[in-house]
Amino acid sequence: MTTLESAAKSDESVSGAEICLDGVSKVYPGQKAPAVDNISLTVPAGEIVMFVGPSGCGKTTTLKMINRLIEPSSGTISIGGEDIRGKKVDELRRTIGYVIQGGSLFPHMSVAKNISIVPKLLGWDSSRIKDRVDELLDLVGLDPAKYRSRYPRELSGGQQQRVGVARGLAADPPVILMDEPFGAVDPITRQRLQDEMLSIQRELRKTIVCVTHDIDEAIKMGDRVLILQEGAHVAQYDTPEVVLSSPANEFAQDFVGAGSSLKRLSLARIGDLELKSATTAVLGEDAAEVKKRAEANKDRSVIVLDERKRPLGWPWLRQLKGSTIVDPQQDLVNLDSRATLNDALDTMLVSGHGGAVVTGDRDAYLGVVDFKTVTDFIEEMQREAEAETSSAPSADSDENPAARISIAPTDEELEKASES
Ligand SMILES: Nc1ncnc2c1ncn2[C@@H]1O[C@H](COP(=O)(O)OP(=O)(O)OP(=O)(O)O)[C@@H](O)[C@H]1O
Repeated sequence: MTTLESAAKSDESVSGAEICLDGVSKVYPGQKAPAVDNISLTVPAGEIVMFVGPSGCGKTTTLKMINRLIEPSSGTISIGGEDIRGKKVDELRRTIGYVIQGGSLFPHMSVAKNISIVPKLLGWDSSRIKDRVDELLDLVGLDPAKYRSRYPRELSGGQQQRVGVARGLAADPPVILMDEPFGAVDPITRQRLQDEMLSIQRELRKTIVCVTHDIDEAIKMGDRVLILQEGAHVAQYDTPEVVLSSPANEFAQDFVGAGSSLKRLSLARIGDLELKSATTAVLGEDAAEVKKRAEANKDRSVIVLDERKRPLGWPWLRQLKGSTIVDPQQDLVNLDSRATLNDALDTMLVSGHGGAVVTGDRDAYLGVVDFKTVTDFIEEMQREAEAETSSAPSADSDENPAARISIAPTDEELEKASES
């Protein structure tokens, strides 16, 4: 076992390795000013560190020096205590997953082939590769039977990105580098991908370094946030809580920007709230029994789960037509328990149920969160924030997220609305 591998195994639950940058600089040929000027940084094993900063500040250059896509002009980078110059570049890259915008899949290769590139290079046998592909597709929320033989052009942007993540994880690398991984998809898909990534990370505990231009994404995803200014000078490197509450300097303050009380919502997770239980039913169950159960619970709707407890839909009781429970074929937007309260508000606004279904590991059903629980929690947070900074003006209606949902509709009203 190499040092890198043993470092990765030292803590049972952490499979990542520490990354250290020591006085690292990069001067591109023909340029006077360094793109990266003497950065020193430690990324702890098993954490997600988000690099943010204005365009051209050196985020991508710093990231690409970690897998030697770009060679530093000076300084040392080590992973798991080993200087990365001690390894052949190809070998190094096989121990580092790399995920970029859009997934960057090879268009002429099937999904399975795209995912198996590194395992093949590592000489895995074909049955091990096949099992790994299926395991990873499952992990990123794609049904292996349906997707393994498809080509990238037959996938949506979000699905391509998921395959890109699966490919980055294929050989179980301790370190994963991500460059604007969710930049090319719509906001709802982006939120889902972020939640999925957080859920995967909860299981795998890799060391993840991720470049983004979006401070909200950085606050949501990062165990730590690195705010860079030109030349990759570190403006602040701290937890999201500290970055929001105590910006280190004017640059960090400007970068975090206005609306930081709204951003604080990104610190609170659905998992911090008390979930409600709802009536659930599994595929194939007797519909009359399910209706009876729902009525006893005073529920007008039921959450249909597949055999692995993953929610498929949330039909009203009157929509249960046959004698058994079938897949309601709804495009149900779930909330991962790591989703932020900000995400929750957005999801609830489109849900039509006055709440949202919350899922945990591997998308398994956990419970339901409703408007009132979220708005009460937000109001409590606002009160606490105002008490902390009693001199600061109270949040105006533009900034008060609770104001986005003024009165929570009743289930009856929602059911009526779903008919029209
Ligand atoms: N191959 C290159 N040759 C010369 N200069 C480069 C090269 N790549 C990047 N640069 C310059 O180095 C600086 C840092 O670029 P880098 O791509 O690392 O920034 P970034 O923070 O990732 O930017 P963005 O957010 O726009 O992607 C910029 O001034 C850029 O123009």
